[in-house]
Amino acid sequence: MAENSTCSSASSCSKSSCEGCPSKQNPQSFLVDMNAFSDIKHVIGVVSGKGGVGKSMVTASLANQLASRGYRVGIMDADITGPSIPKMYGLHQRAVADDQGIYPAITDNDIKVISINLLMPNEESPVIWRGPVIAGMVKQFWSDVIWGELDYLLVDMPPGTGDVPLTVFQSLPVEGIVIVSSPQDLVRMIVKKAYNMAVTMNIPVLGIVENYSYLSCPDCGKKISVFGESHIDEIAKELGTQVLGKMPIDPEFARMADGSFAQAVNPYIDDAVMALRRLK
Ligand SMILES: Nc1ncnc2c1ncn2[C@@H]1O[C@H](COP(=O)(O)OP(=O)(O)OP(=O)(O)O)[C@@H](O)[C@H]1O
Repeated sequence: MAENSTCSSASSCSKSSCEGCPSKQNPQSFLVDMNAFSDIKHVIGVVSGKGGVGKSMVTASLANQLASRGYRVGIMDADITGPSIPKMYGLHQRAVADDQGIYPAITDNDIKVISINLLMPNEESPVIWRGPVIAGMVKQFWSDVIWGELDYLLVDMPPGTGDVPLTVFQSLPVEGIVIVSSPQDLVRMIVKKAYNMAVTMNIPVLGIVENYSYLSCPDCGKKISVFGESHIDEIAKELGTQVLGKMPIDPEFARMADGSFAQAVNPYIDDAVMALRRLK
């Protein structure tokens, strides 16, 4: 086919004149091949606009609920500089590797886990790496880890909209994300940043889980809004997405997150679990 005559300069291009033009370039795919010994049905990202909102807590709670229903589940701890998943499950051993790849650790409730903490000689050593090296590590968690057959791989992202979320969204076939937030003033802007990043990268947003929504008074049961009134319902409505759970501050969660999280049952995220189970 002859080159489109209207394509002589960039300023003469339009959507219609570019259709069918041999010079038209399709968007480049940055997807990385998964390990030859992995077969994963659904990859789900758990993200937050800022740190400390309970992203790892939600990731591990979702994993537990899915595993207890018989699904095969893995957690990729993509929070390279602040990994917390192994500690939550009391995993302190080193991951084993051979010519075929790296084998994830397995929790007491049969969830496969990979994290930088399972690869470091000492889990207290800090990771002092620049962004591209960290991003490369996350890609290796996909290409080099032998996940085997999984129904769900949950990716616990670092907070914010930086290098790692960008790498995960570009390199892995992420089917959807769950946004975790807290009921604070800044939340509207922060949730929207996380939401808009996903939309920009064509990743569906499954919904929002609010953490630290309230504290139940141990004496009278009254709900105390420690971080102020929640606006998450109206924010979700504005964004055209749904609230998938409101988790209270629960000292029992905090205790179990110190090594025995395999036994934790989080009854506040059933809608999030349903949203994942509905994926085809
Ligand atoms: N609902 C809750 N009730 C009690 N403690 C909680 C709750 N949610 C989270 N925590 C505790 O708060 C701390 C921070 O939670 P978590 O590590 O899940 O946050 P994060 O968003 O993943 O943090 P980071 O920014 O480091 O990625 C942890 O010690 C966790 O056990």
